[in-house]
Amino acid sequence: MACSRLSIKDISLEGKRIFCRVDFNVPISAEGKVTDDTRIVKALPTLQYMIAKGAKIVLASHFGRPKGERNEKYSLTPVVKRLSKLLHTDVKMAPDCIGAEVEELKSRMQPGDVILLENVRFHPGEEKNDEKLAQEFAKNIDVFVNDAFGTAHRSHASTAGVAKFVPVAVAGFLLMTEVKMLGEALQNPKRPFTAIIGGAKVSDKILVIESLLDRVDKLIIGGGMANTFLKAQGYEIGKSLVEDDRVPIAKDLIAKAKEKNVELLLPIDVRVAKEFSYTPEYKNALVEDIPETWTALDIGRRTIDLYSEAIRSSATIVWNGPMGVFEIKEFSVGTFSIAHILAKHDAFTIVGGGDSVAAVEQAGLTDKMDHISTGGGASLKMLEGKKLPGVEVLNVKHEQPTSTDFCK
Ligand SMILES: Nc1ncnc2c1ncn2[C@@H]1O[C@H](COP(=O)(O)OP(=O)(O)O)[C@@H](O)[C@H]1O
Ligand SMILES: O=C(OP(=O)(O)O)[C@H](O)COP(=O)(O)O
Ligand SMILES: [Mg+2]
Repeated sequence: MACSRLSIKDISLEGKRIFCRVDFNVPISAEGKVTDDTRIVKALPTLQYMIAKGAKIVLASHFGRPKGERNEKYSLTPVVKRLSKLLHTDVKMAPDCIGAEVEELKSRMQPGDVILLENVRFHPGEEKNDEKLAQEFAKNIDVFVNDAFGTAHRSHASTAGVAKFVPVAVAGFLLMTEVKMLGEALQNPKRPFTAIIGGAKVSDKILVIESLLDRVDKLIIGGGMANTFLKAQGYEIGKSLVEDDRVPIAKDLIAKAKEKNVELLLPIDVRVAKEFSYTPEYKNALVEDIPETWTALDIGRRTIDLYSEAIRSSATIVWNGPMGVFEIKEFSVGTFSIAHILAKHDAFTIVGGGDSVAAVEQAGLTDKMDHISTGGGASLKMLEGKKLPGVEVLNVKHEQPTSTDFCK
């Protein structure tokens, strides 16, 4: 299946200065170490190809959500170290993503040089898709390469806006592969088709669920996402992560799932902690018994059994979002159990999301999945059947697209 958007294979890159958007929003430990480099490794083919062609590569990424302000906690410095090692090249870290110093660095680049700009979200214009910032990114740039599948569902200055101000905008290999693989897998899934949604990005991802109800047969909810649904069911959830303003939506989704005959599975028990810590005091609780001052940080054993059964009777499964705070051993049981069940069961399985993929990698089960996607929110957008802004802005190839072409 050919993609209808231009890719780096379709244009000449020799000596060109490239603004390449990548998604290096990788898990980083409190000590500043990259704990999962999947997103960096998956970008290497594009980077190696551009280096081999003698391009001058300016890499841009966000990291976390620093809310438009400079904050060293969200610096990409830990990433540049890992990237240099993986690329066997000394990648220079720029002090910012725009400005005189950055322009100076850009102007001195030689063919094959790579620099990594500092976190684009240090500027408020990034998430607002501000044209001035996009123009700054495009300054002295010949080509925009988007290889940030994980952020392709965002219409931001570095993922979409910049395309308008460069001579040509094309896809990198990772973006192309992801769109093609997910497009094919999700077009006509074997049924029963099950989505498992968890994680912490509740306010965003809960909005996707309504359209998922038209696509899936079963919907399994875990992780932080589950608490908003538990509250909607009328349970007290103590100090658990919850989006109060999304509770009415969760209520509505519970009703809609019933109407549409979608089997909606919610936790029946959880693992709760007295407080959020790396040496937690914890216990299991039925959802009706969550203590007032405690926090639900994982699904419980009964819930794992319930979800396992639903997984075993599914033919296609898409999983985004961990079932608990798997970064802490005591709250990793739900996530790792689900990963093991998916690995054993022979349904077509897609796992997407920076953190979900890190969990599967930690469990040593990456090879047992059919597709590992670097995007959580982005793969859910595709599952909804929606277009990705980061793809839409790329130059169109002058050829007939096929009906399964998600790049359209
Ligand atoms: N019950 C919970 N309470 C708070 N955070 C949670 C809970 N369950 C999971 N999480 C957190 O969700 C985060 C991942 O969420 P998200 O970014 O949405 O997933 P992904 O990166 O796979 O798309 C993890 O860091 C995990 O610790
Ligand atoms: O980690 C990401 O998405 P994911 O957690 O859904 O996998 C992407 O880097 C997007 O980050 P954002 O949700 O802060 O825009
Ligand atoms: Mg994440």
